[in-house]
Amino acid sequence: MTHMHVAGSIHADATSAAPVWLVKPTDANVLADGLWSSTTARQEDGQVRIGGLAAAEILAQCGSPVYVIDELDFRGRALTWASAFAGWGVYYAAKSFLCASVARWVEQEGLNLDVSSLGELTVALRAGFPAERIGLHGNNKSEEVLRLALSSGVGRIIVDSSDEIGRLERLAGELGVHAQVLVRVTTGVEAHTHEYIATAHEDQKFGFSITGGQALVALVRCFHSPHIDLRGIHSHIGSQIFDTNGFEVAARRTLRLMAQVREATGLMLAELDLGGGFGIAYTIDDTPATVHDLATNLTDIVEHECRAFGLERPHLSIEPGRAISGPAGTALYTVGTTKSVEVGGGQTRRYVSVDGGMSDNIRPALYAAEYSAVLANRTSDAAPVLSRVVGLHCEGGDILVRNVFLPADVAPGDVLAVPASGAYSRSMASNYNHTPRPGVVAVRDGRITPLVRRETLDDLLALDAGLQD
Ligand SMILES: Cc1ncc(COP(=O)(O)O)c(C=O)c1O
Ligand SMILES: N[C@@H](CCCC[NH3+])C(=O)O
Repeated sequence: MTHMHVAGSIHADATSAAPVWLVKPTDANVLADGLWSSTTARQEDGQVRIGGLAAAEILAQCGSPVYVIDELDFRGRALTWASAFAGWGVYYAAKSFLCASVARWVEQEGLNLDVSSLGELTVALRAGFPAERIGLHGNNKSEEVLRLALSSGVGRIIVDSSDEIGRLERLAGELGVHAQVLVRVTTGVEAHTHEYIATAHEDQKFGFSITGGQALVALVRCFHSPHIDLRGIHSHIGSQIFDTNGFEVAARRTLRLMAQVREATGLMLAELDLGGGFGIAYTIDDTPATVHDLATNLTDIVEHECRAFGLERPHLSIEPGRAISGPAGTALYTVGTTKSVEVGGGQTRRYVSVDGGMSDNIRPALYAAEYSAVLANRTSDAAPVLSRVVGLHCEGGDILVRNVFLPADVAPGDVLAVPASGAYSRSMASNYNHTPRPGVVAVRDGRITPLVRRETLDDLLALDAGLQD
């Protein structure tokens, strides 16, 4: 196993005191550098504006809570990734957040799309995303999604098991098409992130093991299949990763495997996909590399390993999701109640309850992920106090922001803004406690465009068979 350092945003312990990295700000009204989407700023009237609109105004128009995507920021980030990785295939990971408009932005900015379910593939195709620029993932793809992918001409299917290879051969044979395939491999890189978002150690569900020999067997099988065009190898080591050591090890092991495939079959595989997982800043403790540094590092790493194995450089691709959608999104909530709780050692913690919670952002509960927040509808001269932003659900772990200094006078009716909320929050939302999921809107140049409609209680009641007469 190779160990690597991963981002500070995932913290397992939930001690009562503030973590060391969280310094009490002299002015809690300031928006910290690096956390907010590019058009977000606090204006002279004290309001936080995104895309030219005050947070309170967005809530007044769209209802609370709401997820706000800064369109120019999203598009700008997509373009930055495409240009920094020019010559690579850049696949936006739809699982981080997808709707038809986002699929169109991604298409317009020149990126490809990574989907991992029938639902994501359907949204992409209905939005008019070119099928040949889509990659399909999944460790348990149904016949239905494979059929749809094959019949619509999806550019590549990343196979994950021998059952799937058999299924794909049969379906491609029936449909009279050739499946374009990458084989997902497990490189044995142990990412030190939360267990649930590390995906390249051996003991998890994704991919074929290189160490165990299954990866080479799967590649040779695909090479010999009359219905499969074997294009290359795919590796994804995990998520919210801040340094390139893990990618270096993954590149070395996948390129060594390419050399073995060439030895076994005579074929030099055309493509290597290094997956996604590039970390972003959720709090001031997080310091991600720039996209340009990442591109330079990854290119150098692959070129170095290719020279070592005497291989031509394959076509390279990556699948950033969070790094594009995450910083572009801000969650806006309205405060409902506050209370101060003694936490020992003479310290108190202010609990600030808002009108959302673990149903719209499960990440703090699932991964102990850290976020930050500010008071967004006004400035305050009140002293900053250690606060915890919690939701409205019936769970003690229903925490949105574990530790943050907010002004002591935050009160019911105030608006809180949580930055870096565009990825894996609304896309992983649930209806726990029969809570309708928030809407998602895009803001740009003072205009609001709905992206995903807010759910209503009627939407939920419509599913209850016992309430339909
Ligand atoms: C195969 C694959 N590609 C890309 C991603 C995108 O990851 P991230 O949003 O962390 O960049 C994921 C999710 O972790 C993934 O499983
Ligand atoms: N959902 C995870 C990332 C892993 C998802 C993709 N394999 C997160 O919120 O960080």
